[in-house]
Amino acid sequence: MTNPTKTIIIDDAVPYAEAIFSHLGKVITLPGKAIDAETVKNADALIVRSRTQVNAELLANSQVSFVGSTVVGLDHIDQEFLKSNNIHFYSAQGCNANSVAEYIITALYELAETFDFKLQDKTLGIIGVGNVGEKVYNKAKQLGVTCLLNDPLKIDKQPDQVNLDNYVDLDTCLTADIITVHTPLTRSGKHPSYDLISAEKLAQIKPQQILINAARGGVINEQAWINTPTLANIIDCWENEPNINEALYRTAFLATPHIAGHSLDAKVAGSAMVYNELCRFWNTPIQDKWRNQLPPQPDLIEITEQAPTQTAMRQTLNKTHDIKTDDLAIRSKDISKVHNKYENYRRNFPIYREFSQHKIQITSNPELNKLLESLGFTLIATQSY
Ligand SMILES: NC(=O)c1ccc[n+]([C@@H]2O[C@H](COP(=O)([O-])OP(=O)(O)OC[C@H]3O[C@@H](n4cnc5c(N)ncnc54)[C@H](O)[C@@H]3O)[C@@H](O)[C@H]2O)c1
Ligand SMILES: O=C(O)[C@H](O)[C@H](O)COP(=O)(O)O
Repeated sequence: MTNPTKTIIIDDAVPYAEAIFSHLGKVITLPGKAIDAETVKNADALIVRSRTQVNAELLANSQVSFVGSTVVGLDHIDQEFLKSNNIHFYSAQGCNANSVAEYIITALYELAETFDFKLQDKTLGIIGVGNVGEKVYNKAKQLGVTCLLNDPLKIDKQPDQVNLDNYVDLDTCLTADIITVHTPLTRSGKHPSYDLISAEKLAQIKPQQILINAARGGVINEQAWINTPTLANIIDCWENEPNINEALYRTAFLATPHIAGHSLDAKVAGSAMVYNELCRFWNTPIQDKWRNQLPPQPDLIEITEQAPTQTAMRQTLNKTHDIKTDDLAIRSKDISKVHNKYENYRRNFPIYREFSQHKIQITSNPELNKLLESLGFTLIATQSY
């Protein structure tokens, strides 16, 4: 039953918001960008994704005492303001790491098949080895890709948990065949990530290298990136979203609208983590009846084609979610149309499930079976094998 004394304002891109939160109070859902000082004035809790700037301007005149973010980026949250105003803050760290890692792995197969190379012959440089970077590393390692890792902050913070043999300095990491950034966007501290891959660093990049940014716009210097010849660029996170840079967009091998972390499983995990924290904060028992509303597991994937392993891997991953459709969904010759489609597509993003939610019929190719299992798919025997 709804608790009429509490009001919770929730970004309408939070799936199952009403089903999950309504027993805690009156739920009002609004587009993230439409949540403003007026709408939160009388609210008790505010639950955002990445599109609401959470700061003094938004909350100075409100009674909000709990802010939850169902995503992991923190660059839109003024945490100092929240702390100094005794507003409890929680963010769902790690909720979408697997989703982003699967996007990167899918992209690697797309690259390998398009540019005709074997993934096992390439090095992958991973800059930022937190929840996402660590998952990218573990999956890439399973697939036989050699990885170079860079994360000076992690080494400073947890020296005993880092196997230094795997870690290199930034310049060495930038020599990898494929470079992917997974840092937060930070502008202060000992290792700020803003402009980390600066014009100077981009000058070291050779035309046969590949650059990926699914972290935040601004980690790679876009003005210099435009003039940096590469084999391919994959960009999911941009400066000035949704008004993304036209030249960079036109030349990208894959240009997606900040959706790498948008699997249903990641979104639900983010919502559930924030919900659990709000229950704890309000000292209310957790309910999980809302989980009955989640869609069933996807249908069994059957692989009938007899393709070489790498080709079969690409085909199979694309059967779970083809990231080229996320590129095509916003493509247009008219950049203003791209800008218009950008937010609309991500706010109404098609539902897809992570690899671990899929069952695949065991194939006659043991190498393929092993690789699929290492990515979390469940392989099941059927009568034909
Ligand atoms: N495209 C998407 O949909 C999507 C989804 C999830 C996260 N993200 C972005 O990716 C970032 C990383 O996510 P996460 O969950 O792994 O966060 P995390 O905090 O778990 O990991 C970030 C890692 O980056 C490291 N780091 C910070 N500054 C660095 C620097 N200057 N050089 C090298 N390493 C540095 C940190 O030490 C940490 O280990 C998020 O902050 C968010 O901005 C994007
Ligand atoms: O910060 C994050 O967790 C991700 O960038 C996430 O995908 C952002 O999701 P959004 O709020 O933009 O839907």
